[in-house]
Amino acid sequence: MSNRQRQSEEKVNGKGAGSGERFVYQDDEMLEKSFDWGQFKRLAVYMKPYSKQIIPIVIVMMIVGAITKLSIPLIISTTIDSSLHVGGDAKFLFGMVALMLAVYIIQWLSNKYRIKYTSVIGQRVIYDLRHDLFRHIQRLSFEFFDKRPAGSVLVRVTNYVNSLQDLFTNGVVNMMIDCVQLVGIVIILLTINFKLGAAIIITVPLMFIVSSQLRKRVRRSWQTVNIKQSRLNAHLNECIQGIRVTQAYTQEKENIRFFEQMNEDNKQAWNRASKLNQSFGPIIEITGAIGYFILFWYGASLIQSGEITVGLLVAFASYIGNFWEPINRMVQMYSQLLVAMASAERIFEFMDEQPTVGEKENAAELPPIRGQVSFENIVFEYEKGRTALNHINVDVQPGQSIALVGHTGSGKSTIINLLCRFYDPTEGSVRIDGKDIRDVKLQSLRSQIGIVLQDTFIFSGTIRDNIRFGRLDATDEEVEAAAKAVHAHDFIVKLPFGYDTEVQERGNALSMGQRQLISFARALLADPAILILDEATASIDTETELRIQEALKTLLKGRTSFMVAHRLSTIRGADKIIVLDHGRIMETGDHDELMKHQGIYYGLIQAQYKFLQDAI
Ligand SMILES: Nc1ncnc2c1ncn2[C@@H]1O[C@H](COP(=O)(O)OP(=O)(O)OP(=O)(O)O)[C@@H](O)[C@H]1O
Repeated sequence: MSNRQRQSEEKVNGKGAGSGERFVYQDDEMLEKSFDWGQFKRLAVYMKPYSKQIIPIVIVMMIVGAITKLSIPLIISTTIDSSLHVGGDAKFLFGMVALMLAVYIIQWLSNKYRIKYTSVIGQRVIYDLRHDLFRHIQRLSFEFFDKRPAGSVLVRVTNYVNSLQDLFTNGVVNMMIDCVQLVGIVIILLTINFKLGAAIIITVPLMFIVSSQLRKRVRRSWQTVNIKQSRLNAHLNECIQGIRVTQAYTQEKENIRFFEQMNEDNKQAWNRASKLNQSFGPIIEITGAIGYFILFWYGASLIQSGEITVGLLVAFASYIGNFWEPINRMVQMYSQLLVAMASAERIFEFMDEQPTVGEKENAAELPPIRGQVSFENIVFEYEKGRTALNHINVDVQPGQSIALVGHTGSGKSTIINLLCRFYDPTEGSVRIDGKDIRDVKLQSLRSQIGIVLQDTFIFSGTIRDNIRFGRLDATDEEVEAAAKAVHAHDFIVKLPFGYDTEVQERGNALSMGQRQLISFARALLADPAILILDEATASIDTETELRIQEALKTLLKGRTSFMVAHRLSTIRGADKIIVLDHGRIMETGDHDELMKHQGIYYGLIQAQYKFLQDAI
């Protein structure tokens, strides 16, 4: 983990620190907020595409479901009062039973279709949200990723989006149903008998007062669960990525210990939250019991005085049963809703991030590059106050090959980063064929630059797919021709399925050198006007490198190229060698000139020569 990452993360209150200092992702703070309508409105925008077709169906189904549910106690009450006594009307009784059956069928159908359509909406909304988030993240600049561990980006696309899934598939609709049901019950209770209704409803505020404190604690505890889970995932991601280093340093036990601690923390947080959540049950049950007590005590006296019938008392009892159920659900949903809003806030926080390397509105297409490149008075800081490049002036003619040399951390890769516009200079400008690269479309710039890095990225897929990544419309013949030109063909055909051999993510089954040959082929296929080789031959053996040098001559022909190399033998033939030190250009010239000058370059060559001699 880099220092930069460490700076953005804090140690977790000594927890898990133990003997080996460990860091956990801390960027997700507890959000102490009440319900945030702003986030809700932004989320609601995702439902808009369905507002004309599916949502009206859901609303109709919801209303039908609520009406049918609410009508059943009334039917029962009417049946009791009119037919369930000596000499009762059998025909009427039969009619009421048939009606009840019909109502149940309608209720079942409306619920069935409501659930079906809400889950359709839920899935689509989550799909759209995840799609937008991923698209957005793809566009963000290097600076964004510098500040965040990959794991924490990952959990936003997975965990946080998932935590909204429930909200969209059931949550919102269920809450609306509960609201409709509650309002309906209140109206019916007050209409049937105002005094008895009011006496029962009076217990609701009592319950809210008692549970409001608990509600806050429940909310906080679910947030904690969310945060712990995200950290666990972020940590897991890093552990898997770094498994080789872990095993090489035999740190498995320590890793397991640390993971278990996080896992245990997570479990405890979940237990706490779930226990608190469960304590809502008794509160509601007690309030429910008070309601029933009032009903039977006060209701009985109303029956005795002839104000209500037995049927109505039964209806009341049934409504009270239906009354606490939605309240119970809503209280629980509310805390989940708050957690979902917190997730939404974090998702939108990413969505609101703008690429620091943006495209101007009137950005023009960069015409086919001739290859003239100039760095004009470049000053660059990754972080304020730490200068990585200082007053860099370089002028490169089309077709020239430029080598960047210097000690580690001297700024070589930073020059490349600015040329590809992964970052914008703090001062000065980079021009290609006289055009400031900030004024052109990013796609038109980067598509004309080929880059081969030391840490080549191989995607999961076949070898052929990986080479074709350079130019998606290349034919199989072109892919193979590119592989042949960089001497990759020989090893590829020896693989079990040749070009169709599947390689896993990062090309784990390939050697570093083989991965690099693939990325050479990828770059050649892309046929870029400017080619960048950043430590590209570092992992290739000397024999292959000699062959690659030959291939490179073809590869570099007619292109402006930039090479970063610690192995100085590879850059001997460069047209211009730029020697950097602490972000400044110290020397410029070709190999012979710089050797004559006997400065830093000469010193580096001498040191490498001595190293090789000592090795022999
Ligand atoms: N993403 C980053 N955020 C902050 N500082 C950075 C970042 N990348 C590089 N630096 C700093 O900028 C300076 C120049 O780094 P750069 O990677 O250009 O060096 P380099 O010459 O390519 O080194 P090497 O030969 O080791 O690859 C270093 O001090 C480095 O710590």
